[in-house]
Amino acid sequence: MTALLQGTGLQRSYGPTPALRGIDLEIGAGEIVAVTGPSGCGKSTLLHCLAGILRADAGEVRYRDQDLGLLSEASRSRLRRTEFGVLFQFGQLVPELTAAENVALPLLLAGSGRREARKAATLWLGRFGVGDLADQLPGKMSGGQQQRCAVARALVTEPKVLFADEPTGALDVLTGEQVLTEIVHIARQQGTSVLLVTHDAQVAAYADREIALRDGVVDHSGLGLGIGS
Ligand SMILES: Nc1ncnc2c1ncn2[C@@H]1O[C@H](COP(=O)(O)OP(=O)(O)OP(=O)(O)O)[C@@H](O)[C@H]1O
Repeated sequence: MTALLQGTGLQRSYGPTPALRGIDLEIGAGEIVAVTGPSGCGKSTLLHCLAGILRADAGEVRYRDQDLGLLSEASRSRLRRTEFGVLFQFGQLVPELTAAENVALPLLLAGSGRREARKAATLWLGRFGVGDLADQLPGKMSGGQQQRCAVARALVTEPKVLFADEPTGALDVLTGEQVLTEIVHIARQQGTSVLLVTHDAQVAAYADREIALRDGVVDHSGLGLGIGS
């Protein structure tokens, strides 16, 4: 496997608290990798370092032939806008914007025209079964509907890598399974790699591979079940 994204020797502390103590991890193109482990083991910190949101204190993150640590803040932002999609536990939709405006936002930031962005937003909302909510504000939607909009927003730019941090953690089991199945389906269709952070073994079972952390290091790794593929 040729790695699309590769972290080597990653270390990161918050003041005196070590969160990552030397982690190696790679993700191939189109691969779905779950990062698991108990609360506080460093999962979110690892995701943030790999996505170029946080700088590691030591070690290297490479995306294709680029070393993220050597890029300027502007170049890293551009990379995040064009190549990466990010999805958090609580969708973090902009409350003042409608579903379609939220989903169109990453495209507008990347330079698309309004009409084109709106068209793509409507298409992506439809893919996640919430096309009829295009003009709805997030506050009027259920948690599952909001998260579907957030997934559409994370994928509308057709990123090469989706970073998903507990993407179904705030949803009931059934809705969570539906949303995960939809993410996996679209990721497979588009060849998007997914880094899926979760403490939940049921969620990790959707991945091709699982990497379990403990106290900031890799505890063990193995094949996932690839459910939904
Ligand atoms: N902003 C921060 N300031 C100080 N310490 C932090 C900060 N963020 C994380 N930590 C600490 O770093 C360690 C790793 O945290 P991290 O959030 O990466 O773990 P996690 O496995 O994602 O946890 P959870 O499953 O609870 O979200 C923990 O000890 C945590 O308390």
